[in-house]
Amino acid sequence: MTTPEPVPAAVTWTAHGDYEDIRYEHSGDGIAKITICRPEVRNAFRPQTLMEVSDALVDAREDGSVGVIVLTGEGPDAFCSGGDQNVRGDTGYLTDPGRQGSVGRFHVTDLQVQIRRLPKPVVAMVAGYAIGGGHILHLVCDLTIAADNARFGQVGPRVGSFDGGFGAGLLADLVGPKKAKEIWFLCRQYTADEARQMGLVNTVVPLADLEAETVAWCREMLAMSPFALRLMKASFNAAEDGISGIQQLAHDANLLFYATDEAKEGREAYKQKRRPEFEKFPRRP
Ligand SMILES: CC(C)(COP(=O)(O)OP(=O)(O)OC[C@H]1O[C@@H](n2cnc3c(N)ncnc32)[C@H](O)[C@@H]1OP(=O)(O)O)[C@@H](O)C(=O)NCCC(=O)NCCSC(=O)CCC(=O)c1ccccc1C(=O)O
Repeated sequence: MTTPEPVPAAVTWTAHGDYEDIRYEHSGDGIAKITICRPEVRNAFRPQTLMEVSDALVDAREDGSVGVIVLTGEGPDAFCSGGDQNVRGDTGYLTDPGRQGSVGRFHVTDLQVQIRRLPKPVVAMVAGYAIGGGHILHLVCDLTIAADNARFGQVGPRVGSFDGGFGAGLLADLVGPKKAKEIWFLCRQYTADEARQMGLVNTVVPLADLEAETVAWCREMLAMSPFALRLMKASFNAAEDGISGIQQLAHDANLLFYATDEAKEGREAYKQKRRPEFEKFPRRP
């Protein structure tokens, strides 16, 4: 077996869409990159940020030229510091904090599921802090490439919040229940190397090499069968997401079944108003 040739990692990103809180770009060779651009608050997300990330993810999903998506934060100081505490109301995060009676919610709930449901690999590219809800965002990504200045941790119990969903279950799967409880109960910060040792990140590289390394990993995945990657992602999720994970995997199987002569016979017989001739297909042992 031959090892793959090292690929040049230089990318000229092309801007897509028109957003306020994020930058959405394409590499031209199959990578879409979404950057949270609120460095003045360590890339904390407000509802608008999450709605824009969600919109870009829909575009990247629908665009057949995109095979892998990178989620990152602007600048070297932070991937994301979680929910923007300036727009945190008593009812959740507010889209219009100035408006009397504005009712909030957790927009991040659907975004976490959207990242896991997206049938293409999503890679977190982490420089600086991945804290609170920002830490959960990297957790729900399929892979994490970290810079050597990255810092990971939860802060919920310190600031009156918690994530008992993926923030508990997925974290415990990755690092073990005792370590996951330590992370939540003590709210410490962990270095990139500590995070790698506990299985939270895939690799750690010097900050200057972060994007090149991430692009190299993406290009390795782009050389693989997209449907095999899709099925593997769905298979990992099926174990964790119960019936909704099985639903994704089953519907992916149905996508493949649609291309068979057996399924096509059912469709054509219906359209031709005749009895389907399924007897010509084997009853597989
Ligand atoms: C991230 C820090 C550790 C970085 O520290 P440092 O480098 O020293 O920078 P600072 O001087 O502290 O910060 C610079 C500047 O940014 C402001 N800022 C930083 N983080 C936030 C934030 N999250 N919201 C608002 N503003 C922020 C900071 O105030 C400074 O502003 P100045 O005007 O210059 O003073 C450190 O900054 C830090 O600890 N930040 C707070 C982290 C935090 O509390 N995050 C929120 C946790 S709760 C959460 O994320 C909930 C998310 C959610 O929606 C949710 C809901 C329901 C279920 C699950 C979730 C979920 O977890 O996703």
